[in-house]
Amino acid sequence: MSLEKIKAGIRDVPDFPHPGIMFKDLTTVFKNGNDLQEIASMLYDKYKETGLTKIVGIESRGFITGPILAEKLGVGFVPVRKKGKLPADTIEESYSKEYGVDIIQIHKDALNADDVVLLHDDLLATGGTMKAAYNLVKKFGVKTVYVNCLVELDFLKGRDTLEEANEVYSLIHF
Ligand SMILES: O=P(O)(O)OC[C@H]1O[C@H](OP(=O)(O)OP(=O)(O)O)[C@H](O)[C@@H]1O
Ligand SMILES: Nc1ncnc2[nH]cnc12
Repeated sequence: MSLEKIKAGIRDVPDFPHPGIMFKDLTTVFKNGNDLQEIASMLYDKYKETGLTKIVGIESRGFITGPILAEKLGVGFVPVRKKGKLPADTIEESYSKEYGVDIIQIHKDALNADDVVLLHDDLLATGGTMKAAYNLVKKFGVKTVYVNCLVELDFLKGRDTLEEANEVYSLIHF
């Protein structure tokens, strides 16, 4: 029920950042404390029994709810950042997304083979970003990778790129 309310609160911004893109703006949800608590609590219930050891959040919007959930679960938070932002040695992947191309990086010492990882972002569109992040995480030899987004744009079929993941779970679908 409250997920429907949260969904209704997401702002559509036409033609951002490029003509033809309907941007799903979650700042209208994040500014509401009750909505933020509701999201954190639903994700906590979903992942509390999975044995997660790390949440890997994707810059920049995965840095909003990722650390909130990490704190609630008592696990670590690892940033995946756009190229040139992380200070120590990194590995990287290039990718295409709904509105452009990019390169993401993760620190070489961020994870190890014993980690159980939740890859987290605000939104799954074509899946280009999440698949690139998945490829990075797999390079550490981790056995389990869960994928979570707050919002999934079903018509772009991003989850089809993530069939190898243990599970792809989104709270809200358009
Ligand atoms: O599924 P895809 O087609 O790859 O698109 C999804 C990605 O696009 C957005 O990030 P963006 O690159 O705009 O970066 P930002 O969060 O820093 O604004 C969004 O937060 C996802 O990370
Ligand atoms: N339509 C969209 N709205 C918000 N973020 C996005 N990232 C990729 N496509 C997006």
